[in-house]
Amino acid sequence: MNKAVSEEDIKIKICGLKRIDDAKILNKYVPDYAGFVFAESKRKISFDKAKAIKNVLDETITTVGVFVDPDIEDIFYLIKNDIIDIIQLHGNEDEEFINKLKEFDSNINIIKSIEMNNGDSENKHDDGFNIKKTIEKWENSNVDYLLLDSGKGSGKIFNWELIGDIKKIKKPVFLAGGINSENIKKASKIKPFAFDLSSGVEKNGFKSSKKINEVINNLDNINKLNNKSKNKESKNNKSNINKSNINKSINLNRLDDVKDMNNGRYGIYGGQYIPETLMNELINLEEQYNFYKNDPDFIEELQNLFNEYAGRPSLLYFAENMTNDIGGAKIYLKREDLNHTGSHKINNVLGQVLLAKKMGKTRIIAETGAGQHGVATATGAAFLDMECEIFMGEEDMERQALNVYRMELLGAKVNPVSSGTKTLKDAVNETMREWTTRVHDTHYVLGSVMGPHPFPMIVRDFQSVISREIKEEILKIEGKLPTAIVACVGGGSNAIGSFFNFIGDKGVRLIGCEAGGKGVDTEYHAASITKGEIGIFHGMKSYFCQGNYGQISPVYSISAGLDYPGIGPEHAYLNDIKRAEYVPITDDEAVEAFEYLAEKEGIICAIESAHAIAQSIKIAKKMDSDDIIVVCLSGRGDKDAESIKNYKLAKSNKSDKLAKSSNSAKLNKLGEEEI
Ligand SMILES: O=C(O)c1ccccc1NCC(=O)[C@H](O)[C@H](O)COP(=O)(O)O
Repeated sequence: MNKAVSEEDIKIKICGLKRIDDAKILNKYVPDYAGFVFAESKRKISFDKAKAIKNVLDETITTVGVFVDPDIEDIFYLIKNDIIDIIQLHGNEDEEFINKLKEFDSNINIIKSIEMNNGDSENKHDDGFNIKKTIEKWENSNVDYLLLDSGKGSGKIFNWELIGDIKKIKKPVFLAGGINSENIKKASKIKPFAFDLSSGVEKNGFKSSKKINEVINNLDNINKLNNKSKNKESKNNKSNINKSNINKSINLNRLDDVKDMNNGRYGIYGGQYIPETLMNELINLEEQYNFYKNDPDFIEELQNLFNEYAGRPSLLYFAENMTNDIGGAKIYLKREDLNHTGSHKINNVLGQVLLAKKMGKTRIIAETGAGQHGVATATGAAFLDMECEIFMGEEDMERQALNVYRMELLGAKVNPVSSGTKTLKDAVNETMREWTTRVHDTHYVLGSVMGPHPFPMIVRDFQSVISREIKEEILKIEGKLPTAIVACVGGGSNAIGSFFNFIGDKGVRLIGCEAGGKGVDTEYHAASITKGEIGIFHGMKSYFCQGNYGQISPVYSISAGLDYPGIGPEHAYLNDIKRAEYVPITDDEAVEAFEYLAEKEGIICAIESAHAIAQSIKIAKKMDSDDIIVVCLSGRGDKDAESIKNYKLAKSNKSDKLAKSSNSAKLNKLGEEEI
């Protein structure tokens, strides 16, 4: 979400951070303030711990030190060492104390807490008169904000009527005491400057990602409603970027720009068109996923796997030679090819295998076409110690014998699929069938943003690390968002991963490159959006290449990775609402781009990714030098080198018989499945 933050928005403070994990949670949701409790309390933390948390915390979040009658030297220490930005006082600190703080640093802001019902003798307010006097005293003092609270992180609400008309209070007011996602809407009617929450966003004594997410979502909606006219989406991303907006858009659950992306439906697409026997397992999967995606331990474990095992973050590489050669926009490459196992596939695999393990499953199954998703799945299963079986069309097994060996080497059993055309779509059917027979101990690691809900959502979320990193990296390097993101599309997992965190940034063009094969006016392509029609297949409603009677057509692409007859439902929806553009790229254009990238940048990319390179070359020329294109280089191309050599040879000998029959075309397919 790329929300324009208004001065009039009600701010939010999350108090009582105790763990590094809490900082990581806050970084996802980016509240305005974060509080460290230094007073005696179950939430008390040491100065060192606060420093460590602050080091991890997003720097746009203002840190607040919370004290009860502290030693003033402690506060000086915390300010000098940049551990806290603001002071919050809950004890009997007097005006002399406040003045000393201001003398030390006149810019430091101070929040003074007023206990509205349960305070010590001086602050005991059983009647409105005493409250009024206390508020009067502090609004005429040197403090900057008042905090109206029921106690000290007590989790109890006080009688809000005691506040009276908040507009008459001369200082901005933080409202605290038992605020949570359920009562925040009602509390917002009081119109405080900020909400201050601790107990209401805790579970078992720790800050809960789920509760923080809910409360911040609710507050965003409240702010939007209160402040509609000032909260409009930025039309021009270059003029309206600030760091806090950007971080908020990272959050997977807050894409309220794309409202229809809910409950397994993306507009009319998606759904769960599956046999009843699988329904319970899909419901179970969705419930478990919704729990674990908010679980700090799961998030931390997955992040560690990404960083320590898969080699993330992947490089955002400035293709300077290409840029200079083409002229026009600057071209950056998101180097997913450098990940362990050589493609973006590992992002989804690690997420799903870890999830399966948490769900108590002991066995993993997956489909594969050319073998790349199979190899990635076998890798994840080996590393996380799970039994693994891969389903692969007989024809693909023959063409990709080396990948079959790789999977076996990694401990997986590879099952040949002899039905249908003995290729990828048949492998999906067979894996689905197998799953129905053994859901109790088995998880199906689907390889793309396709299939029945919740797979398109789960795979997208795990792949969205790509756009999260692109956003962070490009802002660091260029200080602005890109003009366009370009990615190849089969089923669409690398593309949705690259697009996801930019969907709310309307100024960023999102371009998916479909397999145009021998041309979309021939029979030999796999351009499901350009040429397909709405249908239902593999458990989802989307665009599919179909015959006159709705039968799924055989499709063709030089790249086996893009050779899938459909597209993920979220892409179908993004196409319909015109948020993303989908263009066909022919085999010849892709091969040319494959060679061009190798020559100019010394990078041999997957033939799938070369489709995106081809499109970036086309559009870069027409752009200005201050435009930026980021291309997702979804995989490495060693696997394709020999086949492309043969393809070229066949062409130059004018002996290319590929176009003559879909069968012979299939025999010449290359690469890695992207579906
Ligand atoms: O949270 C504590 O344990 C605490 C101890 C001593 C002084 C202040 C303390 N907390 C302050 C806060 O967490 C907030 O300002 C506010 O009280 C939160 O209230 P609630 O949401 O009811 O926990």
